[in-house]
Amino acid sequence: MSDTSSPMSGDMPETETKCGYVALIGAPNAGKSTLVNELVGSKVSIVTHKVQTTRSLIRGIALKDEKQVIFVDTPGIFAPKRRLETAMVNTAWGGAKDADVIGMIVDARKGVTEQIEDILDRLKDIKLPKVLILNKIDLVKRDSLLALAQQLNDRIAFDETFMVSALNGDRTDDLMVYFADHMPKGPWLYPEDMISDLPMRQLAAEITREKVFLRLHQELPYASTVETEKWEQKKDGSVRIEQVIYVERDNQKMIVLGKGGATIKAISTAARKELMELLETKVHLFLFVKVRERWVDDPERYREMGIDFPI
Ligand SMILES: Nc1nc2c(ncn2[C@@H]2O[C@H](COP(=O)(O)OP(=O)(O)OP(=O)(O)O)[C@@H](O)[C@H]2O)c(=O)[nH]1
Repeated sequence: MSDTSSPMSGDMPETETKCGYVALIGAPNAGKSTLVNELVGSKVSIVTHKVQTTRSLIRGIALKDEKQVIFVDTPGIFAPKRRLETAMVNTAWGGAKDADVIGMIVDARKGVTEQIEDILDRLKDIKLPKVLILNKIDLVKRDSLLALAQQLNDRIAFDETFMVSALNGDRTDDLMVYFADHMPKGPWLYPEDMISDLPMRQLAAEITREKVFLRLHQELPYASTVETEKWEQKKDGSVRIEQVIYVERDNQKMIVLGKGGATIKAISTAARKELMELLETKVHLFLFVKVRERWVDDPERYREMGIDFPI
């Protein structure tokens, strides 16, 4: 994977290639990140069992024959309470409106929840091709799947309905073919081997943030953010990465550090292991925990996460 974030225009004749954007919209935990990872064939977006972990607009880029599909992996759409949450929701819908196709992903086991109702209401006004993706079919009986598909199609005339298991890769090929075929004609916007335009620094921060998320509970993960401050390629091929985990208060810092530094050590070990797999080289990871009060109200932090600051 490349460390550059600048798109390029390909040299291929325009008529032969296609390229466009697919926005995946869904309630938190519906499986958007898992699906993007499955379609792209690599881990580009963090996946956890907790909700609302996806803050940035992270794109996965997939190639199907001569067609390039750029996925906008939107933050989970839910009722916003805090300022950061409002920004996440607005960013998600902004991404959807700029896309060529919208994929509404629904956790088939949960069915039509209040959140799904909200999404349907907002989707109605968007005049773009829409497909319904019923996910997690490995957990649901066929009869209830068909009933759910009918119920949702009664509300919105989806152009197509797919039933998939993002986790097992079941039926995801058909979905990929559909997306690829429905991209507009044009040159590829990214080089062939690029699977994400998220700069490596940010991707590395996402990985550590995922580990913070997995190890800490309750409010804390939502009050923390991770930034990569230094990225140094060593002569021996290894990489030295310095990251800061920002929290809002001193007592949160103590929690992240843990007794005798046990928690931060565990976070660091897990993040380093995954970074080594991703970069295919030795990684020296240095984590620091800093208190930055009210980082949630600081426009700069939003820019780094790739979302618009709410005015
Ligand atoms: N059984 C099963 N589990 C799945 C499937 N797809 C996703 N999951 C699980 O559902 C959980 C949520 O998946 P994510 O991909 O993080 O969901 P998301 O929609 O990106 O979540 P947010 O980041 O909160 O918006 C994870 O534990 C996944 O492993 C599936 O097809 N079958």
